[in-house]
Parts: sequence; C-alpha cells; structure tokens
Amino acid sequence: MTTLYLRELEIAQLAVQRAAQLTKRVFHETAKGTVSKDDASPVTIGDFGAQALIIAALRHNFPADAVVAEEEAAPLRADPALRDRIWELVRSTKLEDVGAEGLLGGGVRDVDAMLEVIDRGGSKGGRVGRVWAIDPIDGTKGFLRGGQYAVCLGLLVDGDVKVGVLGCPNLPVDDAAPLTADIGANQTDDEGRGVLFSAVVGQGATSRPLGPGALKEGKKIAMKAVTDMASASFCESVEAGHSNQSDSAQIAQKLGITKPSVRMDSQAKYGSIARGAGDIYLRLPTSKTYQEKIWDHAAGDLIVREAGGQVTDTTGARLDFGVGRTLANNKGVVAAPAAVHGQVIKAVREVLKL
Ligand SMILES: Nc1ncnc2c1ncn2[C@@H]1O[C@H](COP(=O)(O)O)[C@@H](O)[C@H]1OP(=O)(O)O
Ligand SMILES: [Mg+2]
Repeated sequence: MTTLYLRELEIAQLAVQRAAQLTKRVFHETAKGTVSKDDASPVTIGDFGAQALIIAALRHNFPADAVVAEEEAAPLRADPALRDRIWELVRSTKLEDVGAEGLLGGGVRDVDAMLEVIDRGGSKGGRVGRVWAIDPIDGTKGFLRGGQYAVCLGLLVDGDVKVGVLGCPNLPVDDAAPLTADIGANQTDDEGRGVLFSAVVGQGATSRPLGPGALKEGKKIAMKAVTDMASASFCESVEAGHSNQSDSAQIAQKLGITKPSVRMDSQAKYGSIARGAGDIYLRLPTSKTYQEKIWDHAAGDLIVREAGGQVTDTTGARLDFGVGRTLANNKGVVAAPAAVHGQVIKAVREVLKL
C-alpha cells in the first residue's frame, strides 16, 4: 500500500471541509434572504473567505508550494466594509475537530494576514514543481440559485494532477442516490447532504460525508459500466453560456441516449459520474476564444480517472494542466467510463466536425 501524498490528501480534505463550512454559512444566509441582492455579492464573500482559509492551511503545511487561485485581495483593500465582513467569517470558521483544526494551523492571524494570504494565489502554474489549484466556490450561479456548487482543490506536480478534493455541500451523501437536476430552490436544510470526493493518483477515488464533525473513513467509488447507451445519463452545465446544449443534444442522439440531460452547476458533475450516479459529462465549447481554467477541472479530472473514467477534451486529448492558469491546449471536456469514452469521442467529433 503506497502512502504517497498521504499528508497532502489529509490537509487538502480538511482545508476543503473547513472552507465549505464557511461557504455553507454564507449560503444559508443567502437562502434566508439575510443578504440582499444589493449587498456585496454573497458569492464574493464566500469566494474570498474560502480562498483565504484554504491558502492559509496550505501555507502552514507546505510553505514552498505555489498556488493558483481565482481571487486577489485588491477589491478588499479598496472596500473596508467588505473586508471586515469577510474577516468576521474567516476568523470564526473553525473545524469542530480540534486536532484537525490544529493540523491546518488554526486559521488566519489577523485581517492583514488574510489579505496577504488571499494574494498568494497568483502563481502562473506551469510544467515544473508543486502547484495547488483552488476554486473556492465553483458554480457561483448554482450557489446563488440554492443549487449545486463545489469547493475545489487539486495538487499538480510537474503539470500532472496528483491529489484532487471536491467538497459538494448540496449533493446527497448517499452515493446511490439518483442523479437529479440542480435543486435550485434555495434549500435551507443540510440533512442528508454534503459529500467530500477525493482521489490520489494510482490510489483510487473515495467519497465520505463532508461533515461537520471529524471526517469519516472514505468509501471507494467507481463509475458505473455503461452496458446500454439508451439508458445512459449525461450531465452538463445549467448555464447555456458555459457549454453548448444543442451540440450535446445532437451528440446524445447520435449515441442513442434517450434520457434528457441532467443539468447541474459546478464540478459536482465530475463527482456525480465518478460515483456512478451519472454516466457521461459533456462540456462543449460555446466560443472559439474561451480557455477553461485549471481550477475548474483539476480535482474533477483526477477523481473521475481514479474512479475508472477517462477525461479528455473534445478531440480526445488528455487535459494539459501544465501550460499555465488555463487549459490553453484543450477545448471542452468529455468525461466517460473508460470503456465507452472512445465511442463518445467519436460522436463528439462527428457532431462538432473535428
Ligand atoms: N464561456 C465559458 N465556457 C466554459 N466555462 C465558462 C465560460 N464562462 C465561464 N465559465 C466557467 O464555468 C464555470 C462553471 O461551470 P458550470 O457551468 O459547470 O457550473 C465557472 O468557473 C466559470 O468561470 P468563471 O468563474 O470565471 O465565470
Ligand atoms: Mg469555477
């Protein structure tokens, strides 16, 4: 049994668990309407807060590692009221498990340290060394709708994803729960929800309840074998601007898939197919110019591959995480069980004329 990346995995899981605790607090305030639409965006507050907590944990444990994250602190330096609201959340979000909180270094010292850590996410990424990719709230539209979103953390070493962790506070804990469309209804109840997906390269993928208490042992997850395309299910973005939904409908038809797509926000899609709740994830370019961001795919890519899937772009090439902050060498994403991935790519290429 290899123990490679064991410590990275433990810290990443706890860092995501803690950050998700912060986003859940913001999520429930939004759901209850205590954050008005004219207020600073709850997404903004959750994003900055979660990013600060994750980077603080990484710097405490792996001070030499580079970090690629979405946000920078400039807007907070210009807006003390916003800064202070975020600080209040960051200061007061701790893991229930005191030992685990200690492993993460106990949070952030003061408000200036918070601004400083948020700004530590500016690495250019690249092919060399250790780089953590963070999306503090992936699926911001889902977060606002009361639907799916994910706290995402991946470790790249020399451009390859080695560790991936996804916290999905609004997915069912139960791996066998059927795949349903984005809830989108400002649900306020965490009962039965919240799952933490993890993978380490070569060691498989797991799921476990996201908490709030001490993390339980993970259960191995695996993609479901697709024996009959007619009954396969595929998922895609809720946002038509993120993935071309008419192309996906044509591809599904070509494959003989008869069920309508399941639309959900965020990398919860990767987690859902990895545990066999869905079968195929299609993300089809809507523009020639958009470059996917590494933090939107690093964790999901590894979790699906370690669960028996294959993840490529629309041409069938593996996602290249070593070219910087974006997946500049790739267009779109096609994730499916390894046994049928080639068949899916063939249909994708025919419809997109690649
Ligand atoms: N034109 C686009 N094509 C693909 N993805 C996009 C596009 N514009 C934004 N995104 C990204 O899609 C992600 C959400 O994906 P999903 O639809 O699967 O929930 C967000 O991280 C968002 O990035 P950003 O946060 O920069 O807006
Ligand atoms: Mg994102």
